Amino acid sequence: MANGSEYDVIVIGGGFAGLAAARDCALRGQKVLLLEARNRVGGRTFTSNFMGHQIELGGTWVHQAQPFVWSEIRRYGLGIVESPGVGATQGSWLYNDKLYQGDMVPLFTKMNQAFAEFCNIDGQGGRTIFPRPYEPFLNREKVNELDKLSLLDRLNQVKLDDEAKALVNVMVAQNCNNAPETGSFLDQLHWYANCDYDLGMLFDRCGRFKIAEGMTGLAHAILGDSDADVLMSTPVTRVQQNAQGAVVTTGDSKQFKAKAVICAVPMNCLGDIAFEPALSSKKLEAAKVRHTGNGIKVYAHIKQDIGAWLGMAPYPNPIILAATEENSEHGTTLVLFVRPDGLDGNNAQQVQAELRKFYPGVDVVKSVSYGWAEDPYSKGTWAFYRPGMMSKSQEALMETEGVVHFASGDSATGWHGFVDGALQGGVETARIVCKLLVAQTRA
Ligand SMILES: Cc1cc2nc3c(=O)[nH]c(=O)nc-3n(C[C@H](O)[C@H](O)[C@H](O)COP(=O)(O)OP(=O)(O)OC[C@H]3O[C@@H](n4cnc5c(N)ncnc54)[C@H](O)[C@@H]3O)c2cc1C
Repeated sequence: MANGSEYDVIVIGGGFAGLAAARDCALRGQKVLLLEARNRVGGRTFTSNFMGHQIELGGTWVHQAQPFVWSEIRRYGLGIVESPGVGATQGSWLYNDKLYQGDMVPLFTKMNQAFAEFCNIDGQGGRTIFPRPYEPFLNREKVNELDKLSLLDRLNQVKLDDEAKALVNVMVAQNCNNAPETGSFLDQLHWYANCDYDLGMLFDRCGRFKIAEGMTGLAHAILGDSDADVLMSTPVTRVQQNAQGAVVTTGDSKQFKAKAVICAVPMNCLGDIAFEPALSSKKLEAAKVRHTGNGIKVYAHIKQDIGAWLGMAPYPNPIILAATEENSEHGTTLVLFVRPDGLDGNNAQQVQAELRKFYPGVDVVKSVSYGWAEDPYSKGTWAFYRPGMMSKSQEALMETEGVVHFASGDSATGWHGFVDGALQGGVETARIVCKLLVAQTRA
């Protein structure tokens, strides 16, 4: 791609939002350039190999209740595999410095009831707040009113016994990927609405099905399905709008022109590109404050075959949730979700010390983790909103500014914080941009 080349659409960022946007614009006949900062596509998803097993360092689980991702899986004929941990009935519960090991079903029942009470902010199970989860602002008055509540505020409001509160703490600390005081109650309620107000479904939709070909397999399927030009290892540093459209400058000082730009970088990275004119103050504020997703996902291989198992402990325990991913005669591969700064996921000894609190005597052979929070092109894990962020920032993050449009899993109206949301953002923004470009050509 020669310096100065002209395009109809330039897409910045090759995560699922950018990939879907680039594909859909190209398939609608637009000349498209996709610029990706890293040397791979997929963004916050990254399929890898660990101890002979395929693993997902980032985004992993998908579900048929997530319409955008499921339709892509069917479109490209990809397969599904299941994680055994989510259906485990045996496990460990670490609470108040005591370890319970055994049948988890009574605890899950208690957790289900406690979580339903936690979400029952309106006396109707939370159902009046998000009557249609893909239209989160239908009940704007209530959304504005409740958005100040943190997860911890809400935990302090509800009448539950201490153990029930600790069980809810596990769920919310896991979902906001941080301390309960950092996350928004409303965002958690939105997850619950996406899961038909049932915690069992939340476990299922967020932890059971994986793509057999890996997230990277899906990313390559989408990438390969259009004739968009692609430049990898090419971070965008500047976007200048002018009367003809926009000039996009890359880290190696190349410039490309386009009638429209789709910016599909994470919300936490929006402030790293110099936009002229500057982005709205609401977008910049959200990028500065950042979403809460900042924890650590770790894969640990242990010598013992412990079957389908699930471990839980409330924040601030370093490991919040641990579950079996693979069993074999060579042992068990576990996936662990760790609070921010909880441990070094690449240090097997540290991981072993923490895991032995849940399962005394296990031997960790190897562990691996990816530093999403330190990576300059993600600056965090999945997007979970802080109190006030949904009412102040979600719509602002999606708002078009001149010829610059936005698409991201961080701000999609449906499953934001998920791959499904990223695909929704890409597909919907591509539709809007192509309609505008066609109208311009006809005018
Ligand atoms: C540990 C972890 C676990 C997760 N688990 C799940 C899960 O189980 N299920 C699920 O559905 N979701 C999960 N998610 C969330 C999901 O991965 C994300 O919501 C989704 O991938 C975001 O897609 P995106 O395209 O909006 O952003 P990204 O995937 O972040 O893509 C943005 C792209 O922009 C690029 N970029 C950034 N800055 C620039 C620049 N200046 N110039 C050019 N390119 C740039 C980045 O390199 C990246 O490729 C998880 C995420 C993490 C990190």
